[in-house]
Amino acid sequence: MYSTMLRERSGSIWSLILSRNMGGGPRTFPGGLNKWQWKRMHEKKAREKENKLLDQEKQLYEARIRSEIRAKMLGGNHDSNENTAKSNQSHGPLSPQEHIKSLADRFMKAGAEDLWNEDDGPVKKTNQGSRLNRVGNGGSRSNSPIDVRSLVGRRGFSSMSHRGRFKRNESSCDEGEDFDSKKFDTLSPFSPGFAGKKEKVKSVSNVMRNKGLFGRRKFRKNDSSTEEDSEEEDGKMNGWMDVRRTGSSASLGNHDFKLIKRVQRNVTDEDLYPPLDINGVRDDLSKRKSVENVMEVNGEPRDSIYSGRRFDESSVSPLTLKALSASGIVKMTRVQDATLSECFEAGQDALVKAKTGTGKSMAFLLPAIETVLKAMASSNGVHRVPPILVLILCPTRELASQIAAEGKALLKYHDGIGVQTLIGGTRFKLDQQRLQSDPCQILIATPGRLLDHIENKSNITSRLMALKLFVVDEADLLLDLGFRRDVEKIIDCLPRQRQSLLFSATIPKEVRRVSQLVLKRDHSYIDTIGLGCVETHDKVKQSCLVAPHESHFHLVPHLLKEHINNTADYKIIVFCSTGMVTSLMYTLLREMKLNVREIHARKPQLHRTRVSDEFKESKRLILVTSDVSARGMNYPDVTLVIQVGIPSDREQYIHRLGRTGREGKGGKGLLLIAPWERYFLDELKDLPIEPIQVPDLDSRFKLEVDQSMGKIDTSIKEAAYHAWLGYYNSVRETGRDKTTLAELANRFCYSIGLEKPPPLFRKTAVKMGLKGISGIPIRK
Ligand SMILES: Nc1ncnc2c1ncn2[C@@H]1O[C@H](COP(=O)(O)OP(=O)(O)OP(=O)(O)O)[C@@H](O)[C@H]1O
Repeated sequence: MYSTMLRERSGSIWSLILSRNMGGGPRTFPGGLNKWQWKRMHEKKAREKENKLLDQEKQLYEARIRSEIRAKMLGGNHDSNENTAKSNQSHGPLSPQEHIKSLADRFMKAGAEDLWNEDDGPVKKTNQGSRLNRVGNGGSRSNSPIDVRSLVGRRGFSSMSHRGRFKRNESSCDEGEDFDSKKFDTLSPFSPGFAGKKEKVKSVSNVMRNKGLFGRRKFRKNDSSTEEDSEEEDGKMNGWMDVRRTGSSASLGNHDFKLIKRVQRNVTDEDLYPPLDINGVRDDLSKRKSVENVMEVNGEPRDSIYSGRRFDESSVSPLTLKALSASGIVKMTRVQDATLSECFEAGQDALVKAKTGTGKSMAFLLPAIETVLKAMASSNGVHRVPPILVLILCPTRELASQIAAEGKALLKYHDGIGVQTLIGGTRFKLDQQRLQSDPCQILIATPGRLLDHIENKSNITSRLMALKLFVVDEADLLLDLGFRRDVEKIIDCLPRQRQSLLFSATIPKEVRRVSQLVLKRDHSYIDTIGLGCVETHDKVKQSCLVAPHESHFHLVPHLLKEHINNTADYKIIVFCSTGMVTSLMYTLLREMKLNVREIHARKPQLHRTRVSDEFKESKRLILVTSDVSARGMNYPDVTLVIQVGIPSDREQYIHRLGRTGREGKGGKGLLLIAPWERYFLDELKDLPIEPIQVPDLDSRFKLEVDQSMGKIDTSIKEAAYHAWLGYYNSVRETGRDKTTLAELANRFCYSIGLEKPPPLFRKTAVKMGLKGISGIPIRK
């Protein structure tokens, strides 16, 4: 009896610990670890796992290339059954295709999915120069690595994220391939769907093991050596030796392809596998992929943002459907289809990745509304102030307002469901009054302001206790160091029994790891972009212009005028690195009589909202802005995005560029950088960016720019210089050599018409590590 009680008691303690583990921020973890020790332990485990998987990946990759070369050399055709049979004969028990498939099956392990795109492996070695160079040289596709999925079928590959391995080759975007069965690319290593897949993989492995296919050990001389090494067998004589070539360690024991060959000792891999054949194989494969790319899936072209399913085929409530059709929205985009099935119908936590402008906001707003309806239907209490059932966090004020507006439009025909925003730049007291007088079930907030409310003990904390759904939009940014603390504090105030969804167009590996702070362990990972596909839109033409920094203030007006002359309904966004540089660029363009507006963090909120709304509605307008407009902002029909100077990282480049080419439309993007910023192009080498020539500017135009620059107040220029210095000081590559940074800053200073660099406050210089650096004057 006592032992039963004890068991029950310990069981309930464990379930308490586990249930606390599900959400964010439990205070006690198994083993008496605190939250941070627990987190660090998991991060360490993840690193170890990643290294192991990378190793396996490398081996698999090399084995794959070897198989393809063999098949090619023997004239094999992967597709034809006839030839498969033929190659079976010549290769022993497995054809190259089956071989690769088996390798891939074995490689389908939980957590392996985002490791497929690292820059390594034999294909990389044969690539000469970066993607940019290749494009410049005619952009031959023959250098594109091969998409293994097209060889091995689809099991589990679709949701793997990518960071460069399967580089630019949109033709490999076969995300819709398995739409017949599932209609979207989703794979959680822990989800029931994946379990099924894993079962399948497992059962294949078991069959093989039963057949003795995995009896690798007895064929190996040394267990610790990897199978990809050539194993030297006995029989060395007179400079000749028997070389037994086996597959990778991810291969199939003695049924893996093995070739016992008598070769001269100094024969290299290259002699055995001439590079010419690799190119031939690649050519064949890329031709096949470009044919696959135009195929239709569910009546939608493969590169379409739509899934082919309609909203009325889903479980969206009739009143929401009415609002959707009133806005002319009938078909689901892929991310909406995926999210509705996986997150609303199945109630899973999820990390969702989809390209910019493909309707992510609606993808979380629809489940949000359905969650509220469901909770309201099941609740019998009448609340004077209703609990907050859905909390949506996003990084900027404009984005919060935009999401709120979209939510309100979807709730047009629903009674009694309210949406509110809590954003900075408004009066705190007014927020409190608004929350009381106009209660809501859906709250959209920026982290800082929400935290102010939580810490100021307004009744928001108690209202959040009934939360059902927590959404983080632009999750990679909000889980990045700058915001993470605030987000963690907010999570600590949320009930652990809730559903959480994270959304972004870019999800780097680090974010996948820290996503565990918010998501349950058995969350889904939904990636509608797909392995090997670029994160930017095919219809957006990207180019890069490398020109001395001194010429940037001349080039921007020139590029704008050129675009305006060629585009009747132009709508342009110019991104600058900081608010003060934005202000200088805006003032210059205004002086040059261009139709221009500015938004940055230094502007009052009222101005920001007014300009943002105006730009949404307008055509023939230029918006000069800092990164406050980089994420999530939906300005329809932007025709050109210019990024002046390097963005903070690759993700920011993609989000800024994503302001054009929305809803499947076309657009243009141009990155303008100085020669010393070229290193950044390495981060974008898998994107289809074309280098363009520096245009010749006539002297009259230059004079016009100089005269306009001359009219600008010195204080604006000085502020821009300081901000520029601060920004590049914070960029790792430029910030570490302070002397060079000071020189570059001085060049920038002269290019904007300042005679000498304005002095820094001593305190600022010390903080920035610039005190005592020559060329950096300090204020007396
Ligand atoms: N199913 C749909 N059919 C037609 N238009 C849609 C659909 N879903 C969303 N849209 C429209 O697409 C536009 C872009 O949507 P949204 O801003 O949600 O994109 P996003 O994926 O969140 O972009 P970002 O990554 O930049 O945040 C909006 O104007 C939205 O109204």
